[in-house]
Amino acid sequence: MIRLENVTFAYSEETILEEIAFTEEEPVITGLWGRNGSGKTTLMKLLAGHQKPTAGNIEVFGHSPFNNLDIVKDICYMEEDHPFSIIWTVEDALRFGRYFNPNWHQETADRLLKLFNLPRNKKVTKLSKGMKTAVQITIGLASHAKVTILDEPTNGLDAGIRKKFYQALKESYEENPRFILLSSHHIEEIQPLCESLVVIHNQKIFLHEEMEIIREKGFWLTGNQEKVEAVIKNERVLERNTMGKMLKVMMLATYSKEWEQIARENGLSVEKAQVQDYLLNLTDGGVLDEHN
Ligand SMILES: Nc1ncnc2c1ncn2[C@@H]1O[C@H](COP(=O)(O)OP(=O)(O)OP(=O)(O)O)[C@@H](O)[C@H]1O
Repeated sequence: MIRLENVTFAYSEETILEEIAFTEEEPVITGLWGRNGSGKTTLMKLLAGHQKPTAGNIEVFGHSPFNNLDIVKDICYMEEDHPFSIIWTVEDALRFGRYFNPNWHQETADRLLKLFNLPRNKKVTKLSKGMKTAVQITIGLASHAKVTILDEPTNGLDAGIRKKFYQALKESYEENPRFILLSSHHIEEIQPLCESLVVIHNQKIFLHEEMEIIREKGFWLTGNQEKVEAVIKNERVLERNTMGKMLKVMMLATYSKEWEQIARENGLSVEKAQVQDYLLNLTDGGVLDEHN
């Protein structure tokens, strides 16, 4: 379905992505996470055929998507701040979606317009930031495109609308399984929806793993400093916080029954770390080197 081999992308002197490799053969919802400026949007643009790699191969259904209308019709890429025409109403924007996406599903579009309370006749440029994002989500999900790419689809959405979006995304995927790639800084909220996660860091794919596995990684151990130090002697630690005689550490290891038992035997508390905190520590240069 999607194949990237040794893909490098550079702007004149600056290399943004270097020798990226990544394959998805089956329909899946994949989250894309990385620090600001790590290259998430660049990767999405390459996949959508909006940019040409400096080196390497990108294949979508066996063909390069760049300047390839035959392939691009199966890709719906909704940018973070999609450049809708200033004269378009919401209805016009949907018409644009219908025109460019041969698998367009009008029922989904109508359902989402109602769900997000979007006024059909209002100009898109006159909508609030969150409402504009909701228009982008509506087009992205109603496209039923075999490859659906949503850049920061939660941008500007309040908590209530975000919840509605997560539900709509789940329903849309169940109705029509396909490759959906979504980037978000709200990894904690999108992680229940994602079956896999790609993390970009230092121009590379730092991690590409099933979400189920990532969720179990990283946990906090807290308790008497000496006891904690003894237990973590040969372990890799991602973060340390000292509070008087207490020490709280985030472990790199996978949360397990064995660790629960070790904690119990040493009078320590053990608690799963949030995916967001785990990833932040993992991509925080030097933390691992400094303490291990
Ligand atoms: N047109 C451009 N010319 C030169 N450099 C660019 C251009 N567009 C993006 N970049 C640079 O490419 C890098 C990656 O940008 P990109 O937008 O892909 O990151 P991102 O991970 O999506 O960031 P964010 O999370 O902040 O949205 C950044 O350093 C950015 O400054």
